[in-house]
Amino acid sequence: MLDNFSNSTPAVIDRLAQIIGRPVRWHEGDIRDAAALDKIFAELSVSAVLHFAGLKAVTESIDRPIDYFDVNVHGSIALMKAMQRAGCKTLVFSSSATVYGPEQPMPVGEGAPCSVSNPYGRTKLVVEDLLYELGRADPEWRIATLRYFNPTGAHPSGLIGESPIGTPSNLMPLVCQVAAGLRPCVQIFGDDYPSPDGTGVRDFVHVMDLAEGHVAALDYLTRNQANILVNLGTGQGTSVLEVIRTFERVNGQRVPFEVVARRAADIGISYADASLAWELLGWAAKRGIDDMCRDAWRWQCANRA
Ligand SMILES: O=c1ccn([C@@H]2O[C@H](COP(=O)(O)OP(=O)(O)O[C@H]3O[C@H](CO)[C@H](O)[C@H](O)[C@H]3O)[C@@H](O)[C@H]2O)c(=O)[nH]1
Repeated sequence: MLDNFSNSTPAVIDRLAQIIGRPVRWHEGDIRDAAALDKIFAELSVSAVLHFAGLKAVTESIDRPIDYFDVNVHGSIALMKAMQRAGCKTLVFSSSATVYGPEQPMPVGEGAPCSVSNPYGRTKLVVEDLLYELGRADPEWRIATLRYFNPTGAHPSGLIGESPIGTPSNLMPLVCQVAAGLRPCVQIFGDDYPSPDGTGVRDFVHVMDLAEGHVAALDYLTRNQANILVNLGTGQGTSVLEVIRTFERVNGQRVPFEVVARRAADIGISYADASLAWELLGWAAKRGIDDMCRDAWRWQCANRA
């Protein structure tokens, strides 16, 4: 179903630019532009919104809290208001496992207490709270809040992927850039965590699985007037060193690394209890870490930046 995305994405962006009368710059916070949103809702027959627009780097958010609250919170409010004006009340929202904070027993389920230590996570939690209240105030809203674990990989065509601005902060783009010779080595942030090899453990989930999770959530909302909150993860933890070793094996590339001190505010081990996604949405991740490494590298090779 998603295989044609690579062909249609540029056409969709061109069409949106045509409607709002200027280039689309979602990464600069276009989501706050009420007039642009109204034009889009007026022109297109929109029955539901998948809301991905937001800033997403934890470290950057500590230096730029105003921007993070402005784009992520103010932007989400602008979007919900525009949806309300247009009578469109079905929304899928991108949240993050970062809302669980440290010290949770793993796997972590949706009922675990939330605690956030950085502005990025706080913006996600604020919007989650708002959506909860919105659903209570107006039960016509159909809302799915999806807590992503660690999105990784790229479209298998090599045509859609992540293009980090400046130095990537996430592991896989860094691994790709090191393998491509653009950086000397990956710095592994700590090898003294309580994991089998001592390096941090995350629930890496293929972006194609995530995309299919959104389709499943949307499908659920078309059938149920509900306000749901669901983890999207594989339920499997993979260590940083395992990612590097897997990448080397499946792609036949060397990835030099060095172990350095832990990164401030990093949690050691994080992976999802993904059972609710299966129960409610019939969704479970189908792709593994081999696929993520292969597809991320294909994207890197096709876009050497
Ligand atoms: O150069 C690096 C980059 C990362 N890591 C390690 O790799 C793992 C993953 O780190 P990422 O930065 O890729 O991802 P995080 O788990 O820190 O954060 C990601 O997942 C969070 C949810 O858990 C939020 O959604 C956040 O926005 C998203 O970047 C961590 O153990 C980290 O210490 C390194 O060792 N070296």
